[in-house]
Amino acid sequence: MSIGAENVSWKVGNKVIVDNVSLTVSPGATVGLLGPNGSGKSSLLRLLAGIRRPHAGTVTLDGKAIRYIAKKQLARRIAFVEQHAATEANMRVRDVVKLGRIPHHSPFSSWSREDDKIVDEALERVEMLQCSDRRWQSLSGGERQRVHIARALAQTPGEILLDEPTNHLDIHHQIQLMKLISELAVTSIVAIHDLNHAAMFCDALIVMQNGNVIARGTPEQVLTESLLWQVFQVETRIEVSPYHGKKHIHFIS
Ligand SMILES: Nc1ncnc2c1ncn2[C@@H]1O[C@H](COP(=O)(O)OP(=O)(O)OP(=O)(O)O)[C@@H](O)[C@H]1O
Repeated sequence: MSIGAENVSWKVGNKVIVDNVSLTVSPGATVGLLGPNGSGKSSLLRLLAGIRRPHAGTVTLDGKAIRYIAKKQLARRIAFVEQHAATEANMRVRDVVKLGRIPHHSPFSSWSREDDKIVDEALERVEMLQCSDRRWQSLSGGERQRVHIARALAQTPGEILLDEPTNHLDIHHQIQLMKLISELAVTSIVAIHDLNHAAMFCDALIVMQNGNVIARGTPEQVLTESLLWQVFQVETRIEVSPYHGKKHIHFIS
């Protein structure tokens, strides 16, 4: 078992933002969360991360309601890379990534070689190891994004939630990151707008509209011309790519 939601709803005032959403995710799977702007993807991710409490329903981890799981224990399991994650101080890159190890330490435990190894590996995986000593303020938007992802990896989570992680990244790093996420032996839920990347790298897709889940399944099942018209009002032609064997979407108008 992994992360799940049972009839989860969240509202602001009278406005229902996440409407009775249930989902189960297979351990180790990469799940793409699709939907138009404002459809509730970020809100759902925050509920799954335990940052927000649902007004109704339950978020579960291995079948246990997360409201009964201690914050620190939750932080050892779930890493969340938010869309506009801010790191205030002008810290060195390596020190930002080291923050990911905090949930694994007590006030009395000391930093170990194993911690150093995990931090190095996390930086290496996002191609930022050579920038370890740079200061946060000197980084570009895309470099900052990659450091945030390294910090999440250093958390050695069982579940990683990413809100539009490829924003700001050039095409090399978009592909490299999606490949990395799909290859991680970690359950991943990724809010993503690039439908072709979703088709290439996700095992399953969940489509949201107005706070509801309106479609779910494999990319082959979910990505159809009629669904994309219904959800995004774009005309598409979809074919199986002769290069990677996954669906490829051509946008017509
Ligand atoms: N704290 C809040 N207060 C008021 N409204 C909110 C709040 N959080 C989210 N909303 C509203 O809920 C709706 C869903 O927002 P959310 O950020 O979850 O959508 P999204 O699918 O992630 O959108 P995007 O693709 O633009 O990132 C939006 O209409 C948003 O304005």
